[in-house]
Amino acid sequence: MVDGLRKSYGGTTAVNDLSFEIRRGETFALLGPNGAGKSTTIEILEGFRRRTGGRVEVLGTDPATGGAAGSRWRSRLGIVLQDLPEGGVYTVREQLAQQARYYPRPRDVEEVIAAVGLESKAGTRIGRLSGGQRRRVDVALGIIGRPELLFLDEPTTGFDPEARREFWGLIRLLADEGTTILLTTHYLDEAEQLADRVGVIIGGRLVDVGPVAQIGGFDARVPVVSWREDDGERRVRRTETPASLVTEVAARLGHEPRDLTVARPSLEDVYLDLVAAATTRTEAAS
Ligand SMILES: Nc1ncnc2c1ncn2[C@@H]1O[C@H](COP(=O)(O)OP(=O)(O)OP(=O)(O)O)[C@@H](O)[C@H]1O
Repeated sequence: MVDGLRKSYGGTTAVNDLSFEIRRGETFALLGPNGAGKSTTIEILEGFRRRTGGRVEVLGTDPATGGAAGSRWRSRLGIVLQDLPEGGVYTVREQLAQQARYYPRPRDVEEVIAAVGLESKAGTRIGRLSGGQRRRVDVALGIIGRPELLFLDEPTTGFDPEARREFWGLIRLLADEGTTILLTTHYLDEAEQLADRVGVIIGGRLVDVGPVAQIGGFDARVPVVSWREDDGERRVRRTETPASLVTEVAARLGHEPRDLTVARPSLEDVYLDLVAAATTRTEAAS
């Protein structure tokens, strides 16, 4: 639960009057452009940063007071930060076994290694892994403690497309087991695939929150039909009845419309519209 959260760094307000709630067992994605305040928010929820104002409760605890390292509260969280320290001298297996000791009910180390697809690298020093492989270790470290709530700050940056798909499968498994997940990502297809609900932060403010299909409002996902007229002019129409429109245009032209496309806007399209609208509002106000 986040209510009226505010965070300033000196004179800069990074997060401004943010309120949202994440329900137990849901996957929630926080979206927003670079510098929007996503990591600041997530790090406040993890107990790593102090807030300037507002109320925050995570698994029934205020992270500002319950967030000490080694606390029982912290052992219920899984954390994948945006930037983790370099791997160092331990192997993947050693690092995970070491981390597992901090938790009362850890997952099996070999099981986690397999879940993140690092079986062939289990005995390799983390410092020798590629960027994407190291990121998989980060994810493994985040889930080794069987967390009730998992924070994933841009977890798949550096993953190849296949690894990203495998990661989605892993997150779905965790969600099916009842894990609550808070995710930030710049991959809108990732949010669309994984999240039950998303929140969009722009300039430290929440501009929209809701189920993936409802972000941007009721009209945002209305299909878009585009085609080229005989004089070469490109036409674009939004309509709930695209088949009728295409039939009508084809009949009027007397042939197949040129360069015809019919598409339902994706979460990425809707998100980009939200960012553009917020930028226009900011420019108009200044
Ligand atoms: N330690 C800090 N000191 C001063 N300003 C900071 C600090 N950390 C973040 N900021 C500022 O706060 C704002 C929000 O940053 P934050 O890292 O939360 O954004 P983000 O949404 O996670 O961005 P990205 O998508 O690039 O990771 C930015 O303007 C950033 O410059």
